Amino acid sequence: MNQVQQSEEFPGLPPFPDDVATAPLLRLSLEKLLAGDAAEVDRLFQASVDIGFCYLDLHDSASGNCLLDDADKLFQVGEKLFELSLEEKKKYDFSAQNSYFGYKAQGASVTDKQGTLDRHEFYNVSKNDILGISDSLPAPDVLHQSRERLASFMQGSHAIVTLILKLLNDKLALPPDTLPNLHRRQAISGDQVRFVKAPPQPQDDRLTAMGQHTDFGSVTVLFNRLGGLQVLPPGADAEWVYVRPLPGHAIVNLGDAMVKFTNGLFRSNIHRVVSPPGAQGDTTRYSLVYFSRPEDSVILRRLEGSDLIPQIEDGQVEEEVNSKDWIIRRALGRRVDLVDSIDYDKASGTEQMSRRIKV
Ligand SMILES: O=C(O)CCC(=O)C(=O)O
Ligand SMILES: [Fe+2]
Repeated sequence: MNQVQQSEEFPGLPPFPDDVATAPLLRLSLEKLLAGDAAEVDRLFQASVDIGFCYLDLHDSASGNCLLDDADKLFQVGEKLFELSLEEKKKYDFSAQNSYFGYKAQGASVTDKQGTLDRHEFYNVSKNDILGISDSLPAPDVLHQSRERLASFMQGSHAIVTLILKLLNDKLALPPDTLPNLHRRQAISGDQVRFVKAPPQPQDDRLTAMGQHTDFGSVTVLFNRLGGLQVLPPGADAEWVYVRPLPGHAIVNLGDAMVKFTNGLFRSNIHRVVSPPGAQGDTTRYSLVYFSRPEDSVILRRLEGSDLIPQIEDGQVEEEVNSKDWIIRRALGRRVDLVDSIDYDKASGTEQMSRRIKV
C-alpha cells in the first residue's frame, strides 16, 4: 500500500485523535479511475451503493495535483473572505431574492426540529458566474481577485464529477453519457463552490455546527483539514462516526439527485458537522466544497434505460420537481430570516431512504 508513505497529518494543525470512531471509507485512486481500472471502478460503484461516501486520492495524477494546489490557495482565500466584517459579508446574502448563491451568516439556519441555530458561516460562489455562463453577482474584492483560481478549481472539480458520472453511468449500463449530459459544464445549474468556517466552540457548550442533512445535488467534492464531519451509517442502530480528513485526498459523496435518478440504488449518506474532536476542538475549522447539481431544468426522477435501477413500485409516487426548485426548497427552507414558521420536514431530502430502515 503506497498510502503508508503519505503523511496522515496536516502540518500546523493539531492531530486528529486516534481514539474516536471513524468511518471505514474506501480510498479510491483518481489515477486508476482515469485509466478505467476495472477493479477501481467496481469499488466506486460499491461505495455508491453501500455508503455514498469515499476518499479520492488526488496525489497520484497530474490533474489531481492541480486540484490540490487550487484547493490550498482557496483555503487561504476563504480565511481572508471570512475576516471581512459581518456588515460587509451580509451585503452578499441574496437569499431574500430566492437565490442560494452568496453569504449565509452564523445562526441563520436551524439544525434540528427544535429550532437550534447553526454555528457556522458559509459563502456559495456560483459556477455560472465564474465560468461566464451567467451575469456576475456582486462579490467582495477578495473573491473578484480570485476568479481565475475559482475557475480553475471549478473546472478541475467538474472534471472529476464528470468522470465519476461517466463511470457510474457505464456500470449501470445506461445509454452512453446519460448522466454526464444532465450535468454539462456550460449549462445553467446550481453548481457552486462553498467556503465554510466554523469557529471553536466553548468547551462547555458544544453543539452541532451544521445540522444533519443529505447533500441536495449529484456529486460533492469536499476538502477537509480538521475533523468534525460525521456520517451516520445505514441501519436503525447506527451511531455517528467521524470522517478522518486525509492530506492529498478529497472526500467525495453522492447527493439526493443520484438517489432519485437510481430510485434508491445509490445512497446519499446523512452527515453533519460537529466540533472537531480532541485537541482540534480549539481550532477554527475551514472547509472547501464543490457541489455539482443537475442542470436547473432537469426533473429529479428515475432514469430509464438500466435494468439495475429498481422499478417504481406500485403506490410509489415520484414528485415532479426540477433541480433548481429542489435545491431552493431544501436550501432556504430552514433559514430563520426567510421563513416565519419553519416546516423542518418540508425542507428534507432523501434522508429517510438513506437510513435504509425497513418499515
Ligand atoms: O464542512 C464539511 O466538512 C461538510 C460541509 C457540508 O456537509 C455541506 O456544506 O453540505
Ligand atoms: Fe453536506
